[in-house]
Parts: sequence; C-alpha cells; structure tokens
Amino acid sequence: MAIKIHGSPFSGATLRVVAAAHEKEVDFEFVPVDLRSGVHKQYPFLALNPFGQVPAFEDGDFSLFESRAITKYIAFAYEGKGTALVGMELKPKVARGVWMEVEAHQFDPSASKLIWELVLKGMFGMQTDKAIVDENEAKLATVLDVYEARLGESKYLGGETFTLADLHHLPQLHMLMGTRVKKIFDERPHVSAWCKDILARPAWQKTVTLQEQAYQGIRSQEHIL
Ligand SMILES: N[C@@H](CCC(=O)N[C@@H](CS)C(=O)NCC(=O)O)C(=O)O
Repeated sequence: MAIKIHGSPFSGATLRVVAAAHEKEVDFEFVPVDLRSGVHKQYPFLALNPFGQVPAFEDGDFSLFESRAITKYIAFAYEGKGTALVGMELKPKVARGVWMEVEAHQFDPSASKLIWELVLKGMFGMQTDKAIVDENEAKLATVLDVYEARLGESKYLGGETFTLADLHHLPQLHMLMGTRVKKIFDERPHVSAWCKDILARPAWQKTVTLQEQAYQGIRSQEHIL
C-alpha cells in the first residue's frame, strides 16, 4: 500500500485527511502518532512535517504536510475514483476555492477556540473560560449568517455537489455538535440541513469509527489499570 497517513485519531486535521481518502475510496495505511509521547517533535517525524504537527502524508516517495493541502492532493491524484471532490471548470473551481479559504480563515479560528474551551479543556481537567466561549460563539454565529445565505442559494458551499469546501468543515462540525454551540447551527435552517447531510456521509461515518475505536482503547486501558 503506497499511501500512508500519519496522525492521531484525536486530531481534527488528521480526520480531515482520512475523510478525503475514504471519499476517494483510496486504500491507505494509518500510522498512529502518539502526541503524548512527543515523537512528532523529533526526527524522523520532523522530516515529514517540520512543524512537528500531525497529519503528515506519504504517497510513495512524495510527502506532504498541512491537512488541506493533503486533501487537495488526494482529490486530484485520485480524480477517477470515488466522490469527485474537485472539478476543473474555472468558475466553479474558483468559487470552491473561496469557500475553502472561508473555512480556513473565518470558520476554523472560532470553531477551534470553542472546541478547545468546550471539549478539550475538560478532557485535560482544565476550566472552560466563559468569556472566550461567548466571544467566539458570537463570532461564529456571524460567520454562520453568511453560510445561511450561501446555502440558501446552493445545496453545498462550492455549488450543487459535495466538494472539499464542505469536507474541510467535518472534523470541527462533528466536535461542535456535541456542545452547547450546536444551537447556533440548529437556529439556521439551511446550515442545519447542510450539517446533517454532510455529517451523515458514509465516508465521514467511517472516519469517525477511527476515533471511536481509539476512545474505546483508552477506556479499556483505564479499566485494566
Ligand atoms: N494547519 C495544520 C494544523 C495541524 C495541527 O494543528 N495539528 C495538531 C493536531 S489537530 C497537532 O499536531 N498538535 C500537536 C502539536 O502542535 O504539538 C493542518 O491543517 O494540518
């Protein structure tokens, strides 16, 4: 098997890449990186990602880092397989690119802060900062107003078909749906329908099992200890 995805099942950026591979029906080897061990801050991992972060990716002798660049590579390299996540026609391609930028620069910053405060801090026994939650919930709501208008015009962000512009949101949406912030998605009918639709995709459901298995592994270890 030529493709290797190095990452952690608890990393949204890793799951973004795994989701793209499943959508394209591409076989890959998942190489688990234990972030607690610090192995990602040392060689040989730093040769794959000089920033010492997951994910990293290998296709034979070609390697990449940055989850959104990796999904683009998978989508183009395996164009003939699975879901068509990208198209080559100029205007739809550029429109899709706009929404990919929006995800990275408008949606993700607030979504990531909310996930840290509402999900991850609790896992590390830390206290949620309510002021940061309120500030970022308000910022994300403003972003979702723009999404609501867009999704009133087209079924998906990049047009009438599911593309990378939608896929890139999946890890953060998945995490936020289990928090109080879910309500700002539910309050917007087009956004709410879009979330339900893309989170139910078989490729995403398959991706999530990777994380569920990892949680089960941790629970059974705790039980043994
Ligand atoms: N922009 C990067 C972000 C990568 C990233 O933040 N990875 C996190 C996990 S989601 C990580 O490796 N954290 C451990 C660390 O920074 O030491 C991407 O999309 O690949």
